[in-house]
Amino acid sequence: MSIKIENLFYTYQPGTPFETHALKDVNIEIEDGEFLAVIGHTGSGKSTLIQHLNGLIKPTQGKICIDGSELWTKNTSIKTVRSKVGLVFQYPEHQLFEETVLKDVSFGPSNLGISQDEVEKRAQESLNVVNLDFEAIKDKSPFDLSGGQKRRVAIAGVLAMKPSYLVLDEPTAGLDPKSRDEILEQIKYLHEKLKITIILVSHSMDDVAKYADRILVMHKSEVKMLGTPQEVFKQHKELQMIGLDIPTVTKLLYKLKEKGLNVNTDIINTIEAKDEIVRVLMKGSVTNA
Ligand SMILES: Nc1ncnc2c1ncn2[C@@H]1O[C@H](COP(=O)(O)OP(=O)(O)OP(=O)(O)O)[C@@H](O)[C@H]1O
Repeated sequence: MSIKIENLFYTYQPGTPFETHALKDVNIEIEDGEFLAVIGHTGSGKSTLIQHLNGLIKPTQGKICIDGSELWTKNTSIKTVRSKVGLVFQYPEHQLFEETVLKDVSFGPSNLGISQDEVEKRAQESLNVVNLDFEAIKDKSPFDLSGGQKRRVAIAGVLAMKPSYLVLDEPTAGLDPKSRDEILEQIKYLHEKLKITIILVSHSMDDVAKYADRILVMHKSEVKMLGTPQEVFKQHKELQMIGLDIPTVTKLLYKLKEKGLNVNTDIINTIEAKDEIVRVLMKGSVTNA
C-alpha cells in the first residue's frame, strides 16, 4: 500500500503567455504509515503536487497510483480516491459553510452512502480526535468559533471520511504558536495512534524535523532532496552557503577543486557558480528521488 508518483509534470495555462511549469519530472513513493513533510520556497510546486494526490488536478504528464490503482484511468473512481486520500487545504476554515458544526463535519461522510447514525458517530469521533467537545460544539455555528477551532472543525470534516492518507497544506498557517503546537500534536496523534499516513506541507523546517520520517524538498518545480530529517538538515546547512557572495563562492569552488572534487571553475565570478556549488555538494550525499 503506497502512493506512487512517476514522471509527473504539470503545466498551468499551457500554450498561453501565462504558461507555468509547476512540476517537472517528480518521482516519489510515499509508504503506508509514513509521515512525509513537503517543504520548499513559495511557488516551488508544493500545493500543485499535493493536489494531484486526490485527483483534484490531472497530470499534464506522468502517473499517480494510490494503493496500486492508477488515477485517471477508467478502473479507478475519483470518489474512492477522495475517500482514501483526505486533503485539508490551506485555510480550510474558509470552506466551512453549513449552519452548524455537526452539519459541516457530516457533509463528507453523508455522501458516502452510510447510515445517518454512522455519519453522526463519525462526526463525534472526528471532533473528539481534534480535541473538541462534541456536545458543546455540535450545534454552534462554525462562524462563531475561534480561528484554531474553525481549523480543527475543518480537519475533523476530512477525518470523518476515514482516510488512509491525510494530506495537509500548511495546516498551521496563520495560527498563534499555541494553536500551531496543538494542531501539530494532533497530527502526530493521527499518525502514531490511528496509523494514518501523513503528507504535510510546511514552511517551517523546525516543525517538520520534529515530526516527519522523511522530508521532501521542492525547488523550482523539481524534487531537490528526499531524505530523513538528519540527511536533509546536513545538506541544508551546506546549501545555506549559496547565500554567500560571489567572491566567497568563487574561493569555495577552488577549495572544492583542491579536494579533488569535479568542479567547473570556468564559471567563477558568475551567479551560476552558486548552482555549481549546490551541484557538487548535493552529489551523492542525499537520495535524489
Ligand atoms: N492556478 C494557477 N494558474 C497559473 N499558475 C499557477 C496557478 N497556481 C499556481 N501557479 C504557479 O505554479 C507554481 C507553483 O505554485 P504552487 O502553488 O504549487 O507553489 P507552492 O510551493 O505551493 O507555493 P506556496 O508555498 O506559496 O503555497 C508557481 O509559479 C505559481 O505561481
